[in-house]
Amino acid sequence: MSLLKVEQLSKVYTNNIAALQGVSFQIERGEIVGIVGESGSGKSTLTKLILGLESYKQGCITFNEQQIPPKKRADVRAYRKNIQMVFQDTNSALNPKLPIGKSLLEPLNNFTDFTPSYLPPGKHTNREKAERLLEMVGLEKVMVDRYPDELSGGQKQRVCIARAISIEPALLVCDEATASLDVSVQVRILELLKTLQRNLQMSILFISHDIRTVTNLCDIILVMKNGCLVDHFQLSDLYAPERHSYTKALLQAAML
Ligand SMILES: Nc1ncnc2c1ncn2[C@@H]1O[C@H](COP(=O)(O)OP(=O)(O)OP(=O)(O)O)[C@@H](O)[C@H]1O
Repeated sequence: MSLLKVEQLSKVYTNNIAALQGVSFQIERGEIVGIVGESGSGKSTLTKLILGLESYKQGCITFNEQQIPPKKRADVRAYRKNIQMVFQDTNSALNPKLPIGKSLLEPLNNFTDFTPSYLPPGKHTNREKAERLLEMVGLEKVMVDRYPDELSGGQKQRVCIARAISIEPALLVCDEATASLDVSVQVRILELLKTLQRNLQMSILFISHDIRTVTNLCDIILVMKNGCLVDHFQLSDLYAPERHSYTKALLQAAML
């Protein structure tokens, strides 16, 4: 049983732009899947459909064997605990007026009957929970009382990752999550995602315009162009002769 199954998904916006055309793929439990494509290829549209933020008329998205409703903003509570997001723009993701400790605990406070496996048995104060989450993403406990503008871009992204994994989602969707970070910080964030994926046994859908980043992290790679999925392969087949000409062009442009 696949965790996420996207079947023949198409999306035409009201301006008649076909942002997705018959896209099909699936993600199994524990897999790290990357989607790479240039600007306008339909990556954000696909993310929005998976999150139930945009409507769709053709195709089907199933998560944990439940259909993600085709109408936007339908009742998504049933599956939203299990799909969490990390975005590129950490500044709009974190409330500047809230200390990190408070921002971190927002999802956990929405799911009060959920007991995270990363906390030892017993009762925990909010500070203890936040400190444990900071530790899991390699940040010091003192960050609990800091505000977003006192953190670097990489530290803010770690906080966003900690918040997203706090409720142990089955799927973490990262949309250009490392795009605005320095290359050395990007590498460390990718390492963190690999460690968290192993420790928490979650799946990751990593969306990026950068094939270099995707090949650093993902086991399975999907290539999008003009709303279509043009290639789909295991990382070990990255240089196989049957790669699509567009994949080869992306590799060449990235000097890989
Ligand atoms: N709300 C919208 N209304 C109309 N057209 C849209 C809308 N959102 C996206 N599009 C169009 O759909 C196509 C795919 O856009 P999308 O944002 O999904 O691509 P993308 O690969 O995420 O690009 P980027 O990396 O630049 O964000 C583009 O042609 C875009 O102009």
